[in-house]
Amino acid sequence: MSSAIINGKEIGQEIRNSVAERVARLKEQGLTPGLAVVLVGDNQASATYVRNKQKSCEAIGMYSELIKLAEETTQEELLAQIELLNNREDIHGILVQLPLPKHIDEDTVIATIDVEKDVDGFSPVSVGKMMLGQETFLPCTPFGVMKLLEYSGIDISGKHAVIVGRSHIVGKPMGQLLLQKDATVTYTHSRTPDLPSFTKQADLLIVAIGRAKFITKEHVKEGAVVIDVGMNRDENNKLCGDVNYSEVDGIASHITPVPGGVGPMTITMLLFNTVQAAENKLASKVKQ
Ligand SMILES: Nc1nc2c(c(=O)[nH]1)N[C@@H](CN(C=O)c1ccc(C(=O)N[C@@H](CCC(=O)O)C(=O)O)cc1)CN2
Ligand SMILES: [Mg+2]
Repeated sequence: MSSAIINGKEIGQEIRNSVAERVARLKEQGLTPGLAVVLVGDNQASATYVRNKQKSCEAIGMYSELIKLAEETTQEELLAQIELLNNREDIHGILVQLPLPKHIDEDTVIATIDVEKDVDGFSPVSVGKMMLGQETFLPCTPFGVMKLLEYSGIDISGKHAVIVGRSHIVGKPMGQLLLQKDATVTYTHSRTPDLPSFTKQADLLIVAIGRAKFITKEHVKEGAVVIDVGMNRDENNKLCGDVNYSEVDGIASHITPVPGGVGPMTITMLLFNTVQAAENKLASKVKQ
């Protein structure tokens, strides 16, 4: 029997509909949520993601503004742009599309974003708050995975979650969010010896290693839930994940496809965080 497909497009759309209702309520109160997207350089994939982010904002009635800067932009110029956005009343969320050109230090740039507008949840303060379980913006991709599990009725408490990959934006925060829901979490990565001995123990296997079709049937326990965060091109230039879908299909109880699984949730949760930022702003105005 085939594994049940966790459909990120459908779940994402359901969440976007509820975010659209929150946008409409804010507009009735005279506030239009605004997102600023900063794109530096000529990375084609980044340009596509940014376009999709803007289109998605418009589709639910949010304001979005693209700040497009040349590849040669200096770090100081970029930091100055972010300071301007930090001080704007009509902008509630700011994101800097990654990766940045090599001559710019990503950590310094991200740390400059006002934490109240950090809708990517990447700044050190946001990450620290997340680690402490305090209210903050959660990074969109792992937050999206949590929503996929919730909407699919998958219990996390007491489960063994194995994460493959340890990036700042996916692997590391993913483990923390699952830990907060009482999973037992194991982190694995490219230097983990005998990877299948770990992944085979997973009730919940989250893969974000960035290698096409890397996880095969040897890595997966019967009945595991498999979440594929990867996005790669295969030998025929076709989009594929980090999981060899056709091999794992039928072994896993549930699986996310690529495309159409985790990917659409990243932008959905960005919209979710941006409307939250605008609601927070309104609440703080009312208090004053
Ligand atoms: N500032 C940020 N930069 C980057 C982030 C991020 O969350 N914030 N994540 C990635 C890129 N990314 C969003 O920026 C992103 C990647 C993929 C998708 C997506 O919807 N994928 C689709 C397939 C798309 C296609 O057909 O090419 C899917 O999986 O179904 C959305 C957003 C790095 N940079
Ligand atoms: Mg750099």
